[in-house]
Amino acid sequence: MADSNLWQPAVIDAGQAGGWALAHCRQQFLCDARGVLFPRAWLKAQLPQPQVLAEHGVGHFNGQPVFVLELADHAEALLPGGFWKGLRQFMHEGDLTTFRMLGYAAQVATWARQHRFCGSCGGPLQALSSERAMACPRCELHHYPRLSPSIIVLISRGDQLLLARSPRFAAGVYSTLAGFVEPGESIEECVRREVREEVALEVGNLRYIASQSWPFPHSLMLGFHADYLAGEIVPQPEEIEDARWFTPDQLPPLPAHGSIARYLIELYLARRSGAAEPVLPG
Ligand SMILES: NC(=O)c1ccc[n+]([C@@H]2O[C@H](COP(=O)([O-])OP(=O)(O)OC[C@H]3O[C@@H](n4cnc5c(N)ncnc54)[C@H](O)[C@@H]3O)[C@@H](O)[C@H]2O)c1
Ligand SMILES: [Mg+2]
Ligand SMILES: [Zn+2]
Repeated sequence: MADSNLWQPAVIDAGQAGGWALAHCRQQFLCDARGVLFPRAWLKAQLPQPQVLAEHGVGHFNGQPVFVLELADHAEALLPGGFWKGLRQFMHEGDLTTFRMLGYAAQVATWARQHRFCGSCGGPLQALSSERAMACPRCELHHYPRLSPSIIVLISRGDQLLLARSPRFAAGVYSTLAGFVEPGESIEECVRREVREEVALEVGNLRYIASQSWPFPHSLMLGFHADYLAGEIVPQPEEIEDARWFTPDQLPPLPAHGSIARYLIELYLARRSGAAEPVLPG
């Protein structure tokens, strides 16, 4: 369980002195033997100025302010004994408080990297201290952190579960279907469209189950269960390598613990067998 008192997100003015710093670049964090949090003034003194593309206060860890520095590249020589570690690895290691802090910092830092200039007028942006936004002094547009709502759905037919493989998955792993919500559609419409596109099936009786922040790089997963209605599986070329009906006693390797994909599958199995329900971390 994450200790929610240990990490609290907050908007903190980067003009404020002191605190801890995280150094992020493309979903990786700089570490040394002491860990991932560095004394901020010390870390900034180690880094050549052009390395730091942006700096944002992201919250409090154990009561102390934490800032994230978005670095230009992955140079290891930046720090004596320094090395880079991926956000996914922090997730797999299972320290939930650290993962929540780093997931949030990674989303802010990625957004900061991609919002240094106004997408409307091209002028340089400035961070607001009152809320998490980059403001354009020239055209007055405010740019907020980017979130991409995505559906994820477990489909069942009697005793069977539909699971599919994307070519991006680890060898052998099958998972629930997922996809990004498009402009103009409800999340229920998105579920039906994604299922049609990825496996050419019709589903109904949609039940919303749970949601999960998925900071790879900025998804918000909205989890559903749906019943099979009609059709034969036709995997979408390029996106879906294979899709099949599985019975609970013959399941393939499943997605990582902690993912909502894994949770949807385990919740369904637990409810069918009357076993204790799993807990979705977060
Ligand atoms: N937490 C979990 O358990 C879990 C499991 C599966 C997928 N996911 C996440 O769900 C998200 C969507 O899943 P998917 O990859 O199958 O999506 P998808 O089926 O919509 O297909 C991916 C394609 O969508 C396009 N795309 C990329 N970013 C987009 C965006 N922000 N908005 C619209 N289209 C975009 C690209 O062409 C990409 O190849 C991804 O972020 C994925 O990592 C999370
Ligand atoms: Mg998909
Ligand atoms: Zn502008």
